Amino acid sequence: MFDGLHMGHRQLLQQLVSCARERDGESVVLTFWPHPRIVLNNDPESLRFLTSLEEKTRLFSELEIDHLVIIPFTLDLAALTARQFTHQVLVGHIGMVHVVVGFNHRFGSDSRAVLPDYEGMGQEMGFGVTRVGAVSFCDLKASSTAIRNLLNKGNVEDAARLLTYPYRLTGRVVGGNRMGRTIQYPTANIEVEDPLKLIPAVGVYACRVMVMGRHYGGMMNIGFRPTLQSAVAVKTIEVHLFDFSGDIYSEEIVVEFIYRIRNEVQFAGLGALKAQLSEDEKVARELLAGYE
Ligand SMILES: Cc1cc2nc3c(=O)[nH]c(=O)nc-3n(C[C@H](O)[C@H](O)[C@H](O)COP(=O)(O)O)c2cc1C
Ligand SMILES: Nc1ncnc2c1ncn2[C@@H]1O[C@H](COP(=O)(O)OP(=O)(O)O)[C@@H](O)[C@H]1O
Repeated sequence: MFDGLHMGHRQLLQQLVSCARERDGESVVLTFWPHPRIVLNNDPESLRFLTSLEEKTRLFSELEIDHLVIIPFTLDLAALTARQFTHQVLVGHIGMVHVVVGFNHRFGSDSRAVLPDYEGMGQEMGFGVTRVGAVSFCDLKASSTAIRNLLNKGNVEDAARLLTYPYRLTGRVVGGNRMGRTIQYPTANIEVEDPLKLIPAVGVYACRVMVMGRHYGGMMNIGFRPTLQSAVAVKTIEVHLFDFSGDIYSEEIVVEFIYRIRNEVQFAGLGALKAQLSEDEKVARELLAGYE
């Protein structure tokens, strides 16, 4: 489904581009939207994704793919077998002459039972097949599930290695309880646009921030702010930008996770929190200065 467009996907796509060039053809990537697991109601509560449709489209636009085809995933489509889908959609509509598939690729209503026999179908329907193997990096397996697991543990560094870029969140800056400024650490509260977007583990991170067309270093807290002892603990995502002052309420903001700094903790009071934030700032600035 190309969620995240990670290292493994990229290897497959490179293979696709060179296959298309060798044949003087055009490269076509197929993906479905919404994610089949949503349409098939397969564990919707825990479903979170690395990329929104918009992010996925942007990432593809940076590659040398000729066409990105986003097929609306419906129950009717889900009812097709791998063979029917290949015949009707891939060969019939798209005119596929060669397919590049991942090592574990399955699709079709019969996907649980059999791995699609591309080679057999290819001989019969007249297309070639290239299979691409699994990709690993420093003992990490490049898969969307592995990356989701890393982010759920707060390991944004390894997630970025597998993704080939830092994980990011996009949202709007919304108002908070205006406490940050009283301790000289104003923090932009972020409302994430896509409700299905995966939010990394609770904790403090050094990040890069894009807002109003400019880039900043920053430090972010994802958590429940136990020091404030609010009556209702709501998870907030907030970022303090370095070397910035001004009003960014309701602006679009993009945050890239570069390093995890520490866990969220409950401090004795605002004085102790402020002292810790000053420590975090030092650490984050140092880490970001050495980045890239
Ligand atoms: C880098 C960073 C780290 C933070 N760490 C903690 C923490 O460990 N514990 C905590 O209770 N709050 C933490 N906070 C949240 C602050 O409590 C919060 O920013 C402050 O209360 C301001 O809230 P406001 O933006 O709603 O005014 C952190 C905030 C930032 C930006
Ligand atoms: N360096 C900065 N980092 C983040 N926000 C800043 C900064 N300087 C000014 N701001 C502004 O201050 C707001 C955050 O201040 P804060 O007192 O924490 O209020 P709130 O509780 O409404 O988030 C941000 O939404 C932004 O508009």
